[in-house]
Amino acid sequence: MAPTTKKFSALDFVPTISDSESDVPDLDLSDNEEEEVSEEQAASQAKGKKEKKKVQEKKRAREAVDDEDAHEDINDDFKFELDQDDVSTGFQGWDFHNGDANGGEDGEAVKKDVDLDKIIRRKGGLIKMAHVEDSEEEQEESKSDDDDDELAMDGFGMGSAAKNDDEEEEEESGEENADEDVEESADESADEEEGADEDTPQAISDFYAPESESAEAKEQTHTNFNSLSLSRPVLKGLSNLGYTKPSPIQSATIPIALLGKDIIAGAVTGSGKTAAFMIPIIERLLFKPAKVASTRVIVLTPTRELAIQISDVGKKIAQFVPDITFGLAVGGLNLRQQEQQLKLRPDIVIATPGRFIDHVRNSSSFNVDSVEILVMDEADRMLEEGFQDELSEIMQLLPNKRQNLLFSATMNSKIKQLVSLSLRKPVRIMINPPKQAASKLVQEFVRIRKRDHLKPALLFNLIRKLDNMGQKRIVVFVARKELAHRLRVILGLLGMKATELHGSLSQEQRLDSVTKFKSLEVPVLICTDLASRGLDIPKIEVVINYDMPKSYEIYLHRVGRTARAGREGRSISFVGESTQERSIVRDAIYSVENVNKTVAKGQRGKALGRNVDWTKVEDTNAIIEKSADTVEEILEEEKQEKEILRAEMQIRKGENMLKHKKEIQSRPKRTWFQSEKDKQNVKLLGALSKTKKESNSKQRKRTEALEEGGRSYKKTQHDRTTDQERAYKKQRTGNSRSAKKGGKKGGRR
Ligand SMILES: Nc1ncnc2c1ncn2[C@@H]1O[C@H](COP(=O)(O)OP(=O)(O)OP(=O)(O)O)[C@@H](O)[C@H]1O
Repeated sequence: MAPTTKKFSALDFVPTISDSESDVPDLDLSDNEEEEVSEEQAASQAKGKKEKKKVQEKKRAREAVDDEDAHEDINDDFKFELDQDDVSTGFQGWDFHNGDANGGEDGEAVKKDVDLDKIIRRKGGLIKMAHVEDSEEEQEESKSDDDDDELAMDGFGMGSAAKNDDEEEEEESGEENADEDVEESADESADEEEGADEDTPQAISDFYAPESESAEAKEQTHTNFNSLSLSRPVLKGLSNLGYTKPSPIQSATIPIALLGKDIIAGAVTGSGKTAAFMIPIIERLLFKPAKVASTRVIVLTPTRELAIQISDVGKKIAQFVPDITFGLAVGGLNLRQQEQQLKLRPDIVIATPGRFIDHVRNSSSFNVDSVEILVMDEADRMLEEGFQDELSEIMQLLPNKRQNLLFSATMNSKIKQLVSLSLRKPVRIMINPPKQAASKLVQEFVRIRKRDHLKPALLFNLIRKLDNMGQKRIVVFVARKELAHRLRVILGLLGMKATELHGSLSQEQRLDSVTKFKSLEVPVLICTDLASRGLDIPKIEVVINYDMPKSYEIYLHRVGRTARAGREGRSISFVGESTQERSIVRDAIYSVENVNKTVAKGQRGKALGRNVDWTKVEDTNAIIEKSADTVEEILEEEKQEKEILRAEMQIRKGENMLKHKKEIQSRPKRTWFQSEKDKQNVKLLGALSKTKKESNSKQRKRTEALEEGGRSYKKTQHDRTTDQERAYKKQRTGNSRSAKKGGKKGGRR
């Protein structure tokens, strides 16, 4: 029987304090048991009372256990201060209510998180925008780029023509970005060793499908989706989304993917890669319906936000296809709810690697034996960013016979990295020169020179100038999460609303930031590179690189958040004097010049040097400097409030542990692939394997499993058979129950 198609939205998975009891997944007690209890109650009053008490105890224990699990989803290590205090800010509150939507055990409200804006307001911020000369701002809309100078090929006289003088310059300014504590720096060293590590022609021809297939794919031009021979419901879904014409990457990849071939595809950001894999997947599921509910497609993606986004796009394309189901397996969202959902074996599961492994290992009824297609979105990032261990584990868990689709904006992974994915002669489809920004992007650069201390003031003045009314979405990229937080406070004190997005926020906080930003409730989003890839927030007008990224590739990902899908957009980068930063400017200018040679006038991008009135920036800086103490006070108050919340949480946790100790301890321990212990084991074993030959991956995992307390690292054939039997029985019980209730659903598709 097909699982019920339930339309989940991203927020369905966010653990909220108002989750009603009935929403709490049944952990220890099956529905059957509860029914039996009430029958016995009718038969014997005395026994009934006892059972009722037992049920209540179990329920209470279950709530406590859920609270434990909810806590697993919370980032406890969120620190803005670089001191030793282990202050949690990811704390979302413990769900100890007894049916009361917002109350604690005694009905009092459980405070979820510290309200930073409230503290800022208490200190006089977020009320009135700090005064800066307004005359120019008013003209800004009409005069657009008048402030800027067209940049010559050598940037700010940075000498792009003489690329070789880099080394000399490096000696002069090499210290400048040496010690930046950059969070989530994407492919930092991707290009460092190019050349030395280049794939040979022989390796390429051995690994990939013949070049003729790639060329043929790229020649495909489709003026509408009809010529791709798609089914009616899919066409209807696409037209509902407003997609009339396939983008080049869609034209090139959809026909090949429909043939069942493996693909490695690359195309610039915002070019429609998500639909390029979602369309053929949905077509395939539609035309080869499964007889029993089973998960047939896994989409792996590096971040939770991307997973949610992909799921939303997929659901929209499939909205007229009967019975296609989607599931999410991502970190940070409620584990139990995901487990319940995965039990139904959704056709398409979109997952982040760590949580995916966790579910396969620990959710007895989630099974991946029927997976036919594996998609890796942002594949190069996953291959480079420490996901290797997870990926090789996943490759072992998935059936060998499957179609593999790898997509990325900058697909520069080397064959030796790809080999582990057991691809079958993939067709390589690279659309557009990989190193160029969207054509309608205006890229502006501000040379900072020795004015680093003025950057917060410059940021404020720029945003005011670009968007006095708070009607444009502006994304600001910074190097460190602490800085994102501090800037939010500084802008808040100047009266400007901003929000943050980075790895230290809990999933709920991240979603909250994105939602507020999308709705323009808060028009400024300050983030780290966590958000530089893939996030498709419609209508981001401006991207500001407050700190330059470490490479041109990351720069492209960041500025790719604007000027998406043929729209216009602007990026403004604060450029320091380091060789690295200057070379990014050069690459950008060079690319604009090259692209402009090939595109029509109206489509051309620009690279401009932005003129700044530094006197006004100095004025704003004077205001910021005056409020320096207030910034510290706000951060301190926030820290203290967090400590109080944390202490309250510990007390509640302790009370519950005491009350329900037995039940909690009797639960089997979950295994987590990404636990620190795991990572240490992997490292340790890696080191061992260098000296000893014995450590193949199976032995490693066995050792890992032993250290985890004897729990198996991977399901054995016996486990799988038992799981299948259990799921089958459960399904039958479900079938007969729903049939009894007259709710039986018809056959699949
Ligand atoms: N055929 C199409 N017609 C019109 N709009 C489209 C089409 N395909 C995709 N889009 C829109 O283009 C935008 C970018 O698509 P998408 O996010 O899939 O790009 P991407 O290539 O995956 O970008 P990134 O590399 O940043 O992840 C989305 O808003 C999407 O709705």
